[in-house]
Amino acid sequence: MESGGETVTQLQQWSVEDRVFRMYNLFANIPPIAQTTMLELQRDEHIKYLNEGLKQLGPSFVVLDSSRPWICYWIIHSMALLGESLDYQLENNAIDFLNRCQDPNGGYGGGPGQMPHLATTYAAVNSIVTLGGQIALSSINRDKLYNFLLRMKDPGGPFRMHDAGEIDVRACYTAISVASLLNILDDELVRGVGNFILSCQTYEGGIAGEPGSEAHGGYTFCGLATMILINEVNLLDLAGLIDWVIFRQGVECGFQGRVNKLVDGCYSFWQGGVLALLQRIDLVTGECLPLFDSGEEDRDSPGNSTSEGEDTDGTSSEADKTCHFKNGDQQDASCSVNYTSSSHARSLGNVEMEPLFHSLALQQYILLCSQLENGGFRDKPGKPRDFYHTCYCLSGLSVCQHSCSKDYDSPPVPQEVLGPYSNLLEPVNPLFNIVLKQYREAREFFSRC
Ligand SMILES: CC(C)=CCC/C(C)=C/CC/C(C)=C/COP(=O)(O)OP(=O)(O)O
Ligand SMILES: [Zn+2]
Repeated sequence: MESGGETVTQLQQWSVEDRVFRMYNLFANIPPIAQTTMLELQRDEHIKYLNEGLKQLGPSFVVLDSSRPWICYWIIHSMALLGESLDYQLENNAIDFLNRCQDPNGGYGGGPGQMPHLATTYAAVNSIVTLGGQIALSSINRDKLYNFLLRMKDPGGPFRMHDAGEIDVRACYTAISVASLLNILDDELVRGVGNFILSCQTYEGGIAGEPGSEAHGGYTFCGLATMILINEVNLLDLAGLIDWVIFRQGVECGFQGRVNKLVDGCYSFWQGGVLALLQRIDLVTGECLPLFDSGEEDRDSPGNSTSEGEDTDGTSSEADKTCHFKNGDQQDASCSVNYTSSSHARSLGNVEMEPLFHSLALQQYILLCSQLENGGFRDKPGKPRDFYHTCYCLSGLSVCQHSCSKDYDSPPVPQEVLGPYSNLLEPVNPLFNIVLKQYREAREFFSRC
């Protein structure tokens, strides 16, 4: 196989720095596309499509019956990304419906009366947080949910998706994400999770669902986000991970989920989200870039102006630098990254705050290939639209638009947003894939519980 003249063997001899620049050149050769009108986000059409979906979520809704909290999340989160609030009645219906999915012993099932499952628990909690407000947030029984998480924990450390269910990286992510968001994460929940995820990082550099399987974008997102949330990202081979993920962006401009598979709009978030997270670890200084919280709080967090790896005179010790992902008042997820063993640390220095991927090319794939003119998004041309792809294409688009912003509170410069600036979406906290404003409200609310 050739890639713009170089053989794969030649490419493999290049440093990560060379390869990142090579990728930029590859995409630079793509002719500038399309008039701005073709690159317009069809906001009104998307909102219409999503509202229709939400109305169908009533009691007679039987399609994907065991995934109804997911459908709620995909629709509600998409609306939030578009900056659109829900109709009052629809919002109340959603809160009521999700409450009926809550199991008396904790966790959420796919529908009322169904057994609790970690995936639908994650979807329900993310939906409730996105809906926001006292009624929605206080509807979550955190004590029971904590017991459910403990019940899902395997004695070895990782989590099962449901009682007697499969153990995998998804289960670890959904459990840790929910616990972190609700401010119930403790040492017992964290115990053994990092080692399990480490055992899932493959020789390719990406992360698989379980030990011995193939690296995949969905699991790589789950694995990386979990490692950050539990302060153990330093255990991963970050050089290998970056190397794997940057080469998942194809000449079609979208991302593939794994080697030798077709690109698909939903990986705009799974792979784009991985890059957005990696982007926030400053591989040169080891200090934390302003992350997903307000500037004021970030300045106060130990990972910034005075990190633990920084001496009082402002110099930093080389061996053990610390970055902090501040996720909640009581959960300041920090990670010590040993940069001396990270061969790519210096070579990435000159792409600081440049995205590690071609953001405009990805936006182009999302807007031209995944977007439908009459609303909704799809995997690729020829496929039908659905709420899952609508959610993750919009999430990926948001990640692209904000990927260069050092501070998510300042709007990106127009050059970072492909098409008209009115395409701009709300920024998300990529660790949870929740719109930043709603994430902050929940963090504040649960810090008082
Ligand atoms: C939070 C949470 C529950 C996250 C789930 C993450 C996720 C999307 C995992 C992907 C699972 C997987 C192996 C899909 C392959 O499907 P495929 O073979 O149809 O697709 P492919 O050809 O693109 O690999
Ligand atoms: Zn897909």
